[in-house]
Amino acid sequence: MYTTNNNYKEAQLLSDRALAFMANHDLIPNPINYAVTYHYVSNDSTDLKSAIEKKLNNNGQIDNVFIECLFNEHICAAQNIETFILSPFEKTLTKTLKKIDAQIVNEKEIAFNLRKVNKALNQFTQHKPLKSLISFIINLISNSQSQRKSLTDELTHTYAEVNLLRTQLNESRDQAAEDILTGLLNRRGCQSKLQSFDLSKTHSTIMIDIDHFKQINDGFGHTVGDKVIQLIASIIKKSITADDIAARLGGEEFIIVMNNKPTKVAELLAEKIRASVEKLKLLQKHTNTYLPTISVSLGIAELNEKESWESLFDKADRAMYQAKKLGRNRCVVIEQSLKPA
Ligand SMILES: Nc1nc2c(ncn2[C@@H]2O[C@H](COP(=O)(O)OP(=O)(O)OP(=O)(O)O)[C@@H](O)[C@H]2O)c(=O)[nH]1
Repeated sequence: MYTTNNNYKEAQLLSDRALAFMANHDLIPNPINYAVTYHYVSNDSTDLKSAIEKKLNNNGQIDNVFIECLFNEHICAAQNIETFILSPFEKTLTKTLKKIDAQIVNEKEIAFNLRKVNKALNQFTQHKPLKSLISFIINLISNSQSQRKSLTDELTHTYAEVNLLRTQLNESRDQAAEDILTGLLNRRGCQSKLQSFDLSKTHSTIMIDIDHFKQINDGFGHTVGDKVIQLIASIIKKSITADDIAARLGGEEFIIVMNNKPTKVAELLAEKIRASVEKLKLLQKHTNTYLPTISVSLGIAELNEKESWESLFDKADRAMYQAKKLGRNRCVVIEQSLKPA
């Protein structure tokens, strides 16, 4: 939990440390970078601290995107609403509902016993005033029971509203990580998901770029271009496992990061995607004309020990451009493209 530091000297020291950390890592001194770095040097969030240290231990690059992911995950409003408002409120509601339930059970028992006494008193006419008193109390209890019932109903309804709020919060967090056109992750979502990858394992990546996409846009219009992007995204989505990540990096470029899989496996998947795209037959309905064969160029690379994600993506990007140079509609693995001729 984050605390506010009211000691001026101590806060000044932390602020200096935060600025030094930002300077060391070439981070722009903007509010997001400052907030994350300040919390890091203050040691007030173990999760945030261990995420940064894990990255540093793996020689990873502390860049603006990484910091923004940490900000969204550990500091931003959505997270705070969950941690400081929704969860405590839900706990209080649960406790209150339990207390009301216990009282209802208690009242039921009292009413049951009073009815028994009332019945027993039936035999004794001289206890008429006592009997009416008991009936009066039974009525009171029954009224209070129905009042409590409506209170329980209201609280249960509030409980459902809290859950709805939580779902909406999660959805808005997911939307910030999602590419609207394709439903794949966007660049930020990809960076965020990568945090969960175990860097002691082998991971590989495939960079995918649609060939001559400008011609599709120019010849058939932007809407058709968008449709092509969506179709290729759905081929990619269907090809990967739940452990892997697929993202649209922008325009007509996609990336797949394969968790705990070497290039050999990535190569097979890349070829499968390439062949599926090549098979697409797209008819433009209102002109009744088929689009020319669509193809993609794919670059494949594997993460070396102590290598950063950025460097891996660079390698895959270079392999993809190699595939373009070699005539497009093909897959290139980076090791091959780097071998001396
Ligand atoms: N429909 C559509 N087009 C986009 C989108 N984003 C970028 N583009 C277009 O994608 C095209 C990319 O063209 P280029 O970078 O020249 O590449 P290319 O024509 O695919 O050629 P190569 O990559 O060399 O095979 C441009 O015409 C962009 O306007 C998008 O979201 N939707």
